[in-house]
Amino acid sequence: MWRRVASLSSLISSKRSSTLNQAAYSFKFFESFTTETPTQGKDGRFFKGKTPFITFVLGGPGSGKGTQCEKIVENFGFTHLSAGDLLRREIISNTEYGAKILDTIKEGKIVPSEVTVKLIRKEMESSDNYKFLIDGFPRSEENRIAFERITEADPDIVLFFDCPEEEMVKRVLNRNQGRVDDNIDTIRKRLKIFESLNLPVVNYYSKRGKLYTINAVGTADEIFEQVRPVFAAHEEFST
Ligand SMILES: Nc1ncnc2c1ncn2[C@@H]1O[C@H](COP(=O)(O)OP(=O)(O)OP(=O)(O)O)[C@@H](O)[C@H]1O
Ligand SMILES: Nc1ccn([C@H]2C[C@H](O)[C@@H](COP(=O)(O)O)O2)c(=O)n1
Ligand SMILES: [Mg+2]
Repeated sequence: MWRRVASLSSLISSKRSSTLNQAAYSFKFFESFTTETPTQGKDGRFFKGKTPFITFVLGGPGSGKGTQCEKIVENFGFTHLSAGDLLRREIISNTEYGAKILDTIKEGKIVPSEVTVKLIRKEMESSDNYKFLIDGFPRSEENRIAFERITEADPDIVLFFDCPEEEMVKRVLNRNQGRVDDNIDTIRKRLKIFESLNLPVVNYYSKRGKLYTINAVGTADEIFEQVRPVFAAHEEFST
């Protein structure tokens, strides 16, 4: 597994232009977005006196993040925050940034971090829970750094669903939920962005000893049996 991540991440330099394009794109689109100052201290004062327990859930498009998050919620009482779902909700609600978010998602690109972090933080602050699964985030080093800066929080656990590309493509094309990005052209773009921007984040947390790599091939139940021990090790999460 480690060899696979290393070899995929070696692709990153050859994908440098895609990274630079994404950065320029983000800057142009959301130039006017105001910078947030940190409001949530490490003492977790927005979480009814409890320090938040944060799990980032990473993996390529269709690797099964959402499916496994549902099982973690049922078994361990977490609150599931899918960055993609929060962004799609902005599109449906036709908010200030809805149209730009829609264009970005159609293109398989990443929405500027300030927007996504603000949505995640709002959900965390209004929740009664202190255990969060943040699914599909951080998608890039820029996402990660913005989250640290704006929330002053760090993940306790990072799950990475490792899935072969052909399996991810098959699953996404069979998903049938009417998502604008579930078509072969956008999937190809999302896979490129995943390799160039998301794998560096995976490597970052691996080096810090926070990464749990899950083999995402098999039935959803089989995969969950790899996930379960990660949370079962924390007695307080038994519901
Ligand atoms: N282990 C599995 N085997 C076969 N199909 C699966 C498995 N896990 C999930 N699926 C199906 O694959 C599709 C994608 O799964 P899911 O939505 O959980 O992926 P995701 O990682 O959240 O994708 P995205 O990043 O695009 O949101 C869904 O239709 C889901 O029902
Ligand atoms: N951190 C994120 C998460 C998601 N997006 C956008 C771009 C993705 O292709 C799309 C769908 O996300 P998913 O439901 O597949 O997790 O949402 C983003 O820009 N930044
Ligand atoms: Mg999902």
